[in-house]
Amino acid sequence: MEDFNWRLQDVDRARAACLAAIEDLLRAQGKSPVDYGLPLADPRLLEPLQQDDALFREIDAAARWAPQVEALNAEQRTVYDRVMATVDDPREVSRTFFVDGPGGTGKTTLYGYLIWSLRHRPQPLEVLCFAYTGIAASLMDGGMTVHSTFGTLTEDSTSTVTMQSERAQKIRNAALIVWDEALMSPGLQLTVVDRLLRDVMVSELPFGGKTMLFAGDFRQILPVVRRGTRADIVMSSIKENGLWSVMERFNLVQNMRAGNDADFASWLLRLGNGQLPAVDGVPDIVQIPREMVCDVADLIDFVYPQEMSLANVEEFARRVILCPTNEECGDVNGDVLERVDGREMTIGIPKKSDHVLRIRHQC
Ligand SMILES: Nc1ncnc2c1ncn2[C@@H]1O[C@H](COP(=O)(O)OP(=O)(O)OP(=O)(O)O)[C@@H](O)[C@H]1O
Repeated sequence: MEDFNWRLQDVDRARAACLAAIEDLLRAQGKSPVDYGLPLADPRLLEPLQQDDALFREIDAAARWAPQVEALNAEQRTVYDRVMATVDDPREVSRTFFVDGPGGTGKTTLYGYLIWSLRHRPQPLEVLCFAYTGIAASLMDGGMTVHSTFGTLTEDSTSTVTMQSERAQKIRNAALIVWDEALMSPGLQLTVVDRLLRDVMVSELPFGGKTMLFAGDFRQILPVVRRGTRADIVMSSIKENGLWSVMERFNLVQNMRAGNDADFASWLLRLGNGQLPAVDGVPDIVQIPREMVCDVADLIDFVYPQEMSLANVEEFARRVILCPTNEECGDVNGDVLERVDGREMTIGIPKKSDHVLRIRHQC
């Protein structure tokens, strides 16, 4: 609540935003605030859906260089032109697009330019843009989720958006709907959103005839199916949904993030596409070229230079090393701690006999 208060500077709006955030979390678990005796947020006090949205901020940032349309590469430009043509031509029947691109191929930049272009027309057009709920949204610091845009999507395939609601009106007004991280969304969500858009738009065309731009990366995370097998996960993907067949698909392959390092970009692509040879025939185990591997001690030297001390603790508290496993995290933490001056203390964590917290005095 304090965060909302600080951000919105208004107790009533902060309370509404806080209740809406709690509702989103509960809905994601299939529960409702009512189940816990909580009131519902007053919708009149809620922020417009697009404001305060991290994904929008990211996209707006990506769009800063947008006025130079020629900056888009040929692959991005093909999608851009196709989507724009669809927005501008009401007779266009095929309005559902899917962009597959590994990380760094410029998907965010592409949406950024599309959104910027539509909003900066003499007659500005609206764009709705969201990502799958849960992990993706929580990483986006208040990002707009499928839930917050379309309401609760449940197993019985209905949406809580009513036809007269502000959300329904926003959907009607949108010239383009962008659905990022689409491959994390279960196929069911596609069905529910399709049905909702048909109802809202009073049209039997796919997604009610809205121009939809889905994007994602097959090399990243697929839907999470609790205790599901690999087959269950694949079956829950939007690719198994009948709507997949109506999507006009594009591939971005040029890695813009890897810049001029063509070898690295090509290696990443082959890795993501599962085209690298397996080591000793063991599936999913590949050899990483020696030159790409960094010694852990060198990495620690780089991130936490030797001269660090408690005097500049603020400075290195902002640095971080990501580790794939807790065990490696413990090893790296131990090595880093050795480099900090001061007497060490070890604190046991109740009920977790194998967990200890090691800190340095004054740290
Ligand atoms: N046409 C372009 N010209 C120059 N730089 C570009 C172009 N497209 C993208 N970039 C830059 O490449 C980097 C990666 O782009 P972007 O974040 O849009 O990729 P992405 O596919 O969304 O990646 P991820 O899936 O990891 O989020 C960014 O720094 C972006 O500014």
